Amino acid sequence: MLELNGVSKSFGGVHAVRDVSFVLEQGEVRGLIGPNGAGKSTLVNLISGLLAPTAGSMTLDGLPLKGKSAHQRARLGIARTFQNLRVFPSLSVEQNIDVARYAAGGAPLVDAAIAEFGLRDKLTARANALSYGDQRRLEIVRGLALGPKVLMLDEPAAGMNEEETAALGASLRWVQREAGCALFVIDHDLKFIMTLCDRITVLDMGAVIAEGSPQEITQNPKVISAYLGEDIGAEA
Ligand SMILES: Nc1ncnc2c1ncn2[C@@H]1O[C@H](COP(=O)(O)OP(=O)(O)OP(=O)(O)O)[C@@H](O)[C@H]1O
Repeated sequence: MLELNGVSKSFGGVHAVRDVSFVLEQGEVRGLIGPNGAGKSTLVNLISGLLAPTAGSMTLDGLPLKGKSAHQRARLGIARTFQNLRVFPSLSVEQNIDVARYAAGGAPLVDAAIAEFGLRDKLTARANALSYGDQRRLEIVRGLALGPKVLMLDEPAAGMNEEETAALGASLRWVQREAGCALFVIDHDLKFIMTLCDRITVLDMGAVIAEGSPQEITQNPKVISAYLGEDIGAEA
């Protein structure tokens, strides 16, 4: 349903994303991994409309995304969270969620998501009084409140301990089951990605070097060499 065809982005002489093509199916949980500077955040920024590609095209359910702003894409069903948190700091948890909920005309699953992500007792707290993990979970619930077709998560497990990361993985599986939206997840925690995702796309120097199941990815020689020095098999 989300299709990328030959998408590229250059910043001056830096080819951040090179000729990327793939299809993200409805309800799929897809991981996006790659070494630092591989182009992961740039790719998410291109899909969400914060950046315009230098070349290539994208469609959502067959509808071309070219020329559509980030705001319009959010309305069409492309939601995201950010590597650097972007909650409204002085609004309460509930107000943060409501901003998205009303923009989307009300998403039925939001109350259940609030409970699933452990925010029910924190609805009146100011967002900037929350722990880092809770702010990350709030961003996810806010994304879900848009009723998305695709929810892109930029490093959702960053700063979380092992226990929190495992709980996050279980909650994201809940999202996939209940909301039926596709998840597109960037993270440096390979164990988290390998356990969570059905399929994984690997970027290196802007280009897709591999795509497949977690098992295929850990055995792929190109991936192993891109992650030289890291035992990705042992992480899975
Ligand atoms: N606005 C920009 N202007 C110039 N260069 C940029 C810009 N944004 C990204 N880049 C460059 O594009 C390349 C890809 O960066 P990007 O942040 O997408 O990688 P990443 O895989 O998300 O990295 P990380 O894992 O460290 O977050 C890098 O070389 C980066 O320096």
